[in-house]
Amino acid sequence: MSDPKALEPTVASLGNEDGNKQLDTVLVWFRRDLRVADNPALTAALQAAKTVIPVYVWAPEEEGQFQAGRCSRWWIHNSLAALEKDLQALGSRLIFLRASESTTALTRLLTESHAQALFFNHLYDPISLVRDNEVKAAVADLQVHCQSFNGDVLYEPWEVLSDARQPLTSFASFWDRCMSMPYQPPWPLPVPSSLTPVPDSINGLDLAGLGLMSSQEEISNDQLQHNWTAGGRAAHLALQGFVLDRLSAFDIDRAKTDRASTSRLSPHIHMGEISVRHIYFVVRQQEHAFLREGRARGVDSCRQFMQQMGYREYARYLSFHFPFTHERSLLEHLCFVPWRLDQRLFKAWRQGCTGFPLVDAGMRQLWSTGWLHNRSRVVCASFLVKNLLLPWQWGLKHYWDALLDADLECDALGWQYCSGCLVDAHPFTYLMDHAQESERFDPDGNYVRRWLPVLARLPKKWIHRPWEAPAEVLADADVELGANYPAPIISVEESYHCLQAASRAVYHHSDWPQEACKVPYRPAPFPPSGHPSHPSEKPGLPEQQMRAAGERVARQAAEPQPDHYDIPPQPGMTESDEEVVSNSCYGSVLCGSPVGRTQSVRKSSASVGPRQPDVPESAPEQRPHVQHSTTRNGNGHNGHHLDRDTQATGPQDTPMDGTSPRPSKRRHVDSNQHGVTGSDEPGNDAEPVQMAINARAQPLSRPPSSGKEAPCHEDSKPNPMNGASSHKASNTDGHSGGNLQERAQALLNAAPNTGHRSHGRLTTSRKDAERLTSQLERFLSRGPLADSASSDRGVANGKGSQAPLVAGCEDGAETASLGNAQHGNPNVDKAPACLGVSVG
Ligand SMILES: Cc1cc2nc3c(=O)[nH]c(=O)nc-3n(C[C@H](O)[C@H](O)[C@H](O)COP(=O)(O)OP(=O)(O)OC[C@H]3O[C@@H](n4cnc5c(N)ncnc54)[C@H](O)[C@@H]3O)c2cc1C
Repeated sequence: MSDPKALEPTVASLGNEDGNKQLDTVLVWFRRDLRVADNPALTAALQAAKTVIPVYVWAPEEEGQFQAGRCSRWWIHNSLAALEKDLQALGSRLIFLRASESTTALTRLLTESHAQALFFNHLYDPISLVRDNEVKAAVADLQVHCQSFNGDVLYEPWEVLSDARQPLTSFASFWDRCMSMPYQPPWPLPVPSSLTPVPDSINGLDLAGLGLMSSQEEISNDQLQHNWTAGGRAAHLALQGFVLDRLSAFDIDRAKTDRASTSRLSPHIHMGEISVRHIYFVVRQQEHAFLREGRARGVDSCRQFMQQMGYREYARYLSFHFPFTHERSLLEHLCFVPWRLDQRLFKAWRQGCTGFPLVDAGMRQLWSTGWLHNRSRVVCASFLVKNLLLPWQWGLKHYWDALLDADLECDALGWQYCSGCLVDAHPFTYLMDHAQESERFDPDGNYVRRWLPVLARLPKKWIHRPWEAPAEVLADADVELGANYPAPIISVEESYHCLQAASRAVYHHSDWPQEACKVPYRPAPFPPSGHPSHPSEKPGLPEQQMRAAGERVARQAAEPQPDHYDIPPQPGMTESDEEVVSNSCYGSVLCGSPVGRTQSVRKSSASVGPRQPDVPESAPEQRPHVQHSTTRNGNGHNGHHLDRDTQATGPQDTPMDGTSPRPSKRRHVDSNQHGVTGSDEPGNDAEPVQMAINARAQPLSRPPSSGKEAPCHEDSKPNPMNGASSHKASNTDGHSGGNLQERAQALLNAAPNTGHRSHGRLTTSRKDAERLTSQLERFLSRGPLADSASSDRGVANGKGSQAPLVAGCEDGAETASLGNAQHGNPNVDKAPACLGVSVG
């Protein structure tokens, strides 16, 4: 056996293709690189060793709360099956191991196989960064060589830096830099011609033994089977089909949700079945072909598509340099958002029962298929954060659990983007007009009809805003708002006011680090060392950088976190759950126990409700007014000034939305990041926080008001978003209304952890008020939601019944085509009975 210490940490020195191999046996650890083509770790192992042992370790416990959901597991299972076949075709086989810790499993296999080296490709999420460091340390203890390679991104995160050698903090600057690097990404490596057989003495489980799929999930997975084929071959075919059919029109079509407009490569890319370098070179070649043919649109489309791939690169880049992106706002002051923490609203969102057709269609598609068009992801995410004011981390976790392509870095980037937590995203105060979005991206309503068959007979004029449809139109289409399709659970006005109040609370928070807006992201604790002219000229640099990143994450996780980094507790979390279900992925990985960083999440915040943010004592006008700087979006267009001037035209969409960069009429909450400049509605400026509280405290049947007339009880310590305090306010506002309302209020208040009355939206007319009252009457007469306690632990938490949130969700509603909605992941709620409210 060679002395591993004598080995240089470069592939070249470990052997060459002429058969001059220095090592006998090398393990190749497959993770999210399930391919044989362009797999740097596999190729390096082949060059270095006579025998290569491919191994896959399934250790979901290591991922803490980010264990793969049902759809993800289905994909991994099938992807592994495809890889197994590919390896068998090359003369090898894949060793499957099931363990609670990868380190233990790998060190055991290294010892058993007498392997002299372990090779794998880099991953950049914080869990992997830390785990990979542990593996390297454990392997070094065995006197075995360990080396990792770039198989996941075009350029390593430490290669793309500003002139000052700092990480870049906007997508535009990052992508500009990538596209003007002095060297191209490495050319994809070929498929090996053959592999040596794995010795018979080395054995693992068979694929089924990993337990990735359970028999209960078979029916749910049927639909996945019909729509998707996992594996390297399928990935290459999908790319080919996309390049031939759809790439040339990608620049315009990609925004359309009502047809297959994008590549749908994300699950393939996520599991590394096809390499990004391969995609890059195929698309570049196509771009040159379009150039030669003078097809400008084709050229634009290729660039747009590469830019989409660039977002994925950027997600990894951010995760590497700022390894808390999945749990903490990158714009630090947004850690102070006083989230609403209303589990019933969260439930309505998850079930697609919000009353906003585009959102509901998206959420039902997600439940049913595990996949969503980027535009729908943005729309649904933005509704959760901006309209419902629920913490984006909840949404991230739900997407994570439900998506087929669940990818921590991309998921975090998407949610941070939708929540305004990035410098080049729409600001936090930006409210989307969902009905208008719907008309724009689904002009004929086909997407909505597909996923909400109950609305199928509505004319396209009303399908995006059924609540505005005349009664006879609704009757003709058999739509009964509040019965077979929910009325909006929140009005745009209420969302607007609450968002306004929340942004004021954020910007006036006493603990707010004043620099947080100016220096948007926390500077990297230690800057990456030098910019290599080319990675291969600095052997060992990748190892150093990855190790340093892992150590940085571990150090940060061990540091006590400021209070304002508290993560809103997951819905349904009891105090004892909290010990197990950490909101931080650091929990299980970094601190060696499932509690981990959860200890820094205060008990009170987890079990009682949100922290009480300070509501500003002083009038906003007294605060210094600082003009929010202009940002640039990913397309190089100027972003939005949060002042009155831009409200007229609305902001430019950014490409991350999946939209064309043209202005849309959307609504801005009229506050800038430090003060308030104005409002659409006269008189809103004076007492915004108060106004939002009042709006929520109004009795349900009262006519609309400017919100100023019902001052909140002084003792209530008003926090507009806080369940406890708004509850208190509503009890003391002196406008408790009639019996029905009292009963409704009592019912709603009885629900755990709630403070928002889902039906307590700002009414705009007497008619509205009457409709609302009759909805309340109807659900009061029907009693508690059938599925509240048993099937949705996120809401009822097993603590008894509660009032139905959405009138269309009552027990007994016929179910439509969502039979596949059950997720097997223990982290995911069971498919709610009322998913099938669509009784067309
Ligand atoms: C809230 C939210 C959550 C998201 N969660 C995920 C996730 O868990 N996993 C995931 O792969 N993508 C995620 N995305 C990004 C994006 O929605 C999907 O990658 C895209 O819809 C996949 O469809 P496609 O393969 O047809 O994309 P295409 O438009 O054909 O793009 C090609 C590839 O580029 C990458 N890409 C495209 N858009 C983005 C983007 N905005 N951010 C990062 N990468 C991108 C993907 O790898 C994609 O497969 C999320 C976006 C949002 C707004």
